[in-house]
Amino acid sequence: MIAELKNVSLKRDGNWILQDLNWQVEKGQNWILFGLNGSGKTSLLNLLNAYAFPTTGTMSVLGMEFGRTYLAEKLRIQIGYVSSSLQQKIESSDNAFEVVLSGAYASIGLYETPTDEIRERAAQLLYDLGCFDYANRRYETLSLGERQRVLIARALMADPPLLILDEPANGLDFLAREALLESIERISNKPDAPTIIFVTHHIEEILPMFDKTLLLKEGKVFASGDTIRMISSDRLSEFFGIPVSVLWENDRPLLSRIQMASK
Ligand SMILES: Nc1ncnc2c1ncn2[C@@H]1O[C@H](COP(=O)(O)OP(=O)(O)OP(=O)(O)O)[C@@H](O)[C@H]1O
Repeated sequence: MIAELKNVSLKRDGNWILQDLNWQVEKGQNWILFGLNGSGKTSLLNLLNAYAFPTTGTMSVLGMEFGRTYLAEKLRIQIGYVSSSLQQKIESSDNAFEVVLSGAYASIGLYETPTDEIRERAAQLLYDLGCFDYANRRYETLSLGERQRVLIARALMADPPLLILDEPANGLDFLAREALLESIERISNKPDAPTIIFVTHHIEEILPMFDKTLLLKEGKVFASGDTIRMISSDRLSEFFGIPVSVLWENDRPLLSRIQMASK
């Protein structure tokens, strides 16, 4: 089991931000975490990363039960996490190769001399993520899409069993988004692939590899299960509260709003 949440709730400043969440993430599954702005996605990720603890309920991540042991540091080393806040913390004068290498030490800059084995792994990951051609370029000179792929390679350096991608395609144009998604698909096809949780509020980013989806609404699990059942016209019309249509084409969903006929 990768993660298990049982009746988990989270209270902040007197408000319930997450309520009664039940969620099981099993090894071999890849999940979409889908929710609108303010639905509690970031708060849920903070729980998974042990940056916050449930106010009520029980949870375990990678076999570590929250509350039993002080697990935060031990847990975070085993989770690859790519978010926009990480994006801002990277030393911009480091080149792409150095940024990836730093992932082996869970550090932001590079303070240790990497072994040949670590250098080889970094080079392989740059290749897998399609970043090899700009390995020597300074991070600050890379486009947003190139940066995201470098950060994913960095997150994979420690060989994490769980990779969390928090809205990785935000701000990317169509081609950059597709290049990023293709890289993610390539990682997932490897024999030692981590379980991936991909957070998004864009239906179009859902790749066939994401077999499971959790729909989060107003801090509660609206529904969760097989992606094909979650991302359907009926389910999403109910979720959004307006009539929408989902069209699956080439194993990818497209969302549009159904215009009501005017009288
Ligand atoms: N420390 C806090 N105190 C009070 N309210 C909070 C706190 N942190 C988050 N919230 C509220 O909880 C709700 C969920 O926030 P969260 O950031 O988890 O949502 P999100 O789904 O990640 O949103 P977005 O997609 O916009 O980033 C929001 O209404 C937010 O204002």
